[in-house]
Amino acid sequence: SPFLVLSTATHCAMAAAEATSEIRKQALRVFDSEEEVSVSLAKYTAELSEKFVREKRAFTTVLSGGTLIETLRKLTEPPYLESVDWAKWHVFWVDERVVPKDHKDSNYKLAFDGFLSKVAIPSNQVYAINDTLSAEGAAKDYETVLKHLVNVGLLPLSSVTGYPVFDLMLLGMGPDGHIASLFPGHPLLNEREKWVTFIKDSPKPPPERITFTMPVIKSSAYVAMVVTGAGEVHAVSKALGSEKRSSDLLPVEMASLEDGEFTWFTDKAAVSMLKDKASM
Ligand SMILES: O=C1O[C@H](COP(=O)(O)O)[C@@H](O)[C@H](O)[C@H]1O
Repeated sequence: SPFLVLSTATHCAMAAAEATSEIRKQALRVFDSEEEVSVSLAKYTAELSEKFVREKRAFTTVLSGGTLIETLRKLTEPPYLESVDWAKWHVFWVDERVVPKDHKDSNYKLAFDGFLSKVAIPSNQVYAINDTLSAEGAAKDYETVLKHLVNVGLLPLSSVTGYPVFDLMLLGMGPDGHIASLFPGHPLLNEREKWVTFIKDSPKPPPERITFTMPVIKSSAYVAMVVTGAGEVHAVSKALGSEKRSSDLLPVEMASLEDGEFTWFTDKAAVSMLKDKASM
């Protein structure tokens, strides 16, 4: 089975998911409830922040939109509110809807209301998209910002892939297995040149968005894939189950990391269709 249980700790199992011809190790953490996921995710993020700040005086974090932001809530509470070195954080978006920043569909607004407004990250280290531009213009502009941050030494380029390396991507997944704004079967999944691209026909509204490309996601140092509740059971089951067909991989299955650590943070509801769950 491509889903190999290496450890049987109460709520945490290590798995090796075979997403391509090579075996990519992924960790699967299963908690009783979304509340427990939130507690564990906060600890994990705070520990990575401490590690990277100690090593390089900065922590580059990428957010998605969706339910992730609510699950991040414990990070905005004690002890992390005081103990995390927020001044060293640099915050990016893995995808953004092309709407004004105060629009109800904006991933920036979602993150600002639920997370960023509660912690002391300097505003010039929060990299929102330019919401005055078209989808194409905003994607080009965001890539230019990333290239500038490579030039000034904040973002390293991967020696393996040549793409920028972010310290931690905090990602959610849709019921169809989409991550960022990379949807199943969409040609954008094949983009290999750009770091940031745009979509004008997103199957999930709103239709116009910008998104990191798959090679950038795959170049991350750490990814936390946060999936709670029963809404995504089919995609979780396909991504982590033992039957693998490389011909119809979901976007989440294509995101195995080139040289990083990929951890699923799930609750029992999210893995309830996983056939292998009995062995966890
Ligand atoms: O549209 C989006 O959807 C995904 C998944 O959202 P969720 O509400 O199902 O958790 C999200 O990760 C992405 O950033 C967002 O733009």
